[in-house]
Amino acid sequence: MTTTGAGAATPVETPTIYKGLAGVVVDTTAISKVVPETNSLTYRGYAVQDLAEHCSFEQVAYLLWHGELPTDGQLALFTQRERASRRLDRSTQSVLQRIPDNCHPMDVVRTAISFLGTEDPDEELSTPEANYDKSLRMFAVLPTIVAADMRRRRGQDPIAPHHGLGYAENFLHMCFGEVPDPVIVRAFEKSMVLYAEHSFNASTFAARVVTSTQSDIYSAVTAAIGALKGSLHGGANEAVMYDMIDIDRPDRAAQWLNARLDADEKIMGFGHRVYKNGDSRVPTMKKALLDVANHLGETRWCEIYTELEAVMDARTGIKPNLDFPTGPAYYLMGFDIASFTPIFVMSRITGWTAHIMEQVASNALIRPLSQYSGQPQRSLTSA
Ligand SMILES: CC(=O)SCCNC(=O)CCNC(=O)[C@H](O)C(C)(C)COP(=O)(O)OP(=O)(O)OC[C@H]1O[C@@H](n2cnc3c(N)ncnc32)[C@H](O)[C@@H]1OP(=O)(O)O
Ligand SMILES: O=C([O-])CC(=O)C(=O)O
Repeated sequence: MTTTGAGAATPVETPTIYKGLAGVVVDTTAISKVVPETNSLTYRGYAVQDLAEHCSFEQVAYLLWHGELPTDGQLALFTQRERASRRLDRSTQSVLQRIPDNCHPMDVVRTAISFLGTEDPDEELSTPEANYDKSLRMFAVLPTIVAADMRRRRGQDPIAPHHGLGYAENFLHMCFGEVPDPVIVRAFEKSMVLYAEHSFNASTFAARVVTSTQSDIYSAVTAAIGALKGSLHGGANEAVMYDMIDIDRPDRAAQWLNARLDADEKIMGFGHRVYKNGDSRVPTMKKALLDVANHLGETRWCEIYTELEAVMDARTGIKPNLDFPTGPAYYLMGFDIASFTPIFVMSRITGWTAHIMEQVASNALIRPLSQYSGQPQRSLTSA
């Protein structure tokens, strides 16, 4: 479009502005594909629903990083390395113990990753091998950090990683001192698979922006954690549960929701930048939530879920996103609400680092343009 600015001698191009980069395709990726029209999400070509049903989280992490599912031998080697890297060293432990426990647990996770970077003598090294090693280390140690922080806030001592347990069982054991029923373990593991990767979402894009300047992987992950913390992104899984607790009873849900919509408030856990007709991951996670609720005989949150979903759909047509079923599922599993988004980090570290490695392999500095909307140029002497 061409306009003539006031007083301008020549025509000025007015660029189209894509606020929030909505609808803008900024690069290619071979890691995952989101097709909102068909409600489909694939990781490296595999449907996420199939991966959640049939694969362990370790297999999915391997797939995201390597592009292929592991053979039995590759998986054995991979899990061996993961299990050997779970422990937190003393210096990281002592840094984390000094963080005030009234801060948000996402601040702890962000600080921990940043500190891991300071301890890595090869922090700046970004060869594929070095970045893979660092990714695997962050993947392995994050559950230890999240579980220890949750227990510290409860006044409990940390529980050391159990090398005989798989990823999901080990995390639950470090949180609660026991491995829960397989129904809970599988539901938790499915949430890990579903949260792992989602193309150019805000936190992944933040990681890619940092990587594009040739900064290090810890800096990129630290930025991604900061982006995920916000309630329009990963922070929504916590907000959903605080809202459900506020609602308290299914018969209060409709009135609660209508009052929020009348006040023009956003309802957490609903809506999505890409999916406009429902999030591809929700049916799988909703089923996992129902499995947990039925197993525990506690259906109140599912009833509130159903009410909110129906009233929201009738009034706005806006559907739940993945954070909506995951919030109550994590609550029923026994996690503290403030740890829900750090648990999301434990999963998304796989997607973030896959994208960081992809960005390194085919880098271009990410630097969009803006249209200036401030004061016209003026002279200091006339002020
Ligand atoms: C894993 C994840 O990160 S999933 C996302 C988690 N985030 C949330 O659940 C937070 C709540 N949801 C939202 O705020 C939004 O749906 C977002 C940020 C996720 C996506 O939003 P965008 O693509 O930018 O759409 P936008 O916010 O412009 O919404 C479009 C319209 O739908 C409305 N809308 C979208 N989501 C919601 C919602 N959750 N509650 C109420 N209205 C909503 C907006 O008010 C807007 O209406 P308008 O056109 O009349 O102004
Ligand atoms: O894709 C997005 O914008 C947000 C999301 O669902 C995710 O990161 O999983």
